[in-house]
Amino acid sequence: MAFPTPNCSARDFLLSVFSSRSDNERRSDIPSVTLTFAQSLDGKISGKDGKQLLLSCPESMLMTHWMRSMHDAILVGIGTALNDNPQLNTRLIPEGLRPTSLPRPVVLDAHLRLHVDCKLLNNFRQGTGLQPWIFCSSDSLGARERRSALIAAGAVVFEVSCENGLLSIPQVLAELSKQGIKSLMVEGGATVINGFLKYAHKPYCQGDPLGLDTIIITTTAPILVGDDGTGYKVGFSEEQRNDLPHLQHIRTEVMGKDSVAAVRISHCV
Ligand SMILES: NC(=O)C1=CN([C@@H]2O[C@H](COP(=O)(O)OP(=O)(O)OC[C@H]3O[C@@H](n4cnc5c(N)ncnc54)[C@H](OP(=O)(O)O)[C@@H]3O)[C@@H](O)[C@H]2O)C=CC1
Ligand SMILES: Nc1nc(O)c(N)c(N[C@@H]2O[C@H](COP(=O)(O)O)[C@@H](O)[C@H]2O)n1
Repeated sequence: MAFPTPNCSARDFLLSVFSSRSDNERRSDIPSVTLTFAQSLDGKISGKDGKQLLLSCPESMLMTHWMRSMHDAILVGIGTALNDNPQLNTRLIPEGLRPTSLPRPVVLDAHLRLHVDCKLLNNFRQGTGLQPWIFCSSDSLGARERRSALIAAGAVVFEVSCENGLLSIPQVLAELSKQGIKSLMVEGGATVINGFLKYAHKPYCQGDPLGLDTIIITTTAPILVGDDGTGYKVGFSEEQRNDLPHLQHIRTEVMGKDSVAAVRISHCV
């Protein structure tokens, strides 16, 4: 009996998870959202002072790259962009199996702090990555020079309003949809995860773009980071805590030493 290779099982896992999205859950005016991150057994996503950690094992990391290949765009916050200097590409998928289309990198960066020599912009200039899209605040008037420098370095800059000091997630999603993005993978970091989880909460759900079609895929590594690591926290108010979103289990798989779980936020359906 032939057993699937790890590549196939990671890909098959994702295909089965995403095929569980029914057509009537898809909206044409905003992308489908997949929220994903890796955490330690004690719920940390990075080390002391945000130090980037390799939590995922090779098998689950490959799964993450397959997941990237199945989305039109990959979004991170500026905290992650500055701290990790990520590439957000699909380089771990063996050539020959790797889809030719690349995901679009998207950064939430209200004050245009992204470095012009970051890997995302370098990859674009070298022809190995798509042009990064940066969302900034429509109030970031003081950032005119940084905007020009980023555009000269290859970025496309979009403006949206801020809500409570952070960029408006509905406006970001609406603009992405306008630009042809149908599926969005949100990779973190802590503040962005908090923002998207909070936004998916029921009180915001009336006409809420996220609540209808959000899948969360978490990798849990059998590693302890310790109390000085960085965790994510949702930050629900006391009232919201009495009425948390319901998570509907889709599928859990062991990949290498890690456990990968997929759930859907189902309170709206
Ligand atoms: N284990 C894992 O899977 C992952 C771990 N990480 C880790 O996470 C850490 C970074 O997390 P963190 O510092 O919280 O930074 P984030 O990457 O979450 O970026 C947060 C910043 O993004 C900007 N932003 C703009 N709009 C929004 C919005 N609506 N919601 C949230 N953020 C918004 C804000 O900065 P501004 O006001 O300037 O716009 C905000 O401070 C790093 O240590 C990294 O290694 C990151 C990704 C995955
Ligand atoms: N899946 C996963 N496992 C980990 O252990 C991680 N640290 C991360 N981090 C995310 O991946 C980004 C780095 O991407 P590149 O390798 O540079 O393409 C990092 O910024 C986090 O978003 N993910």
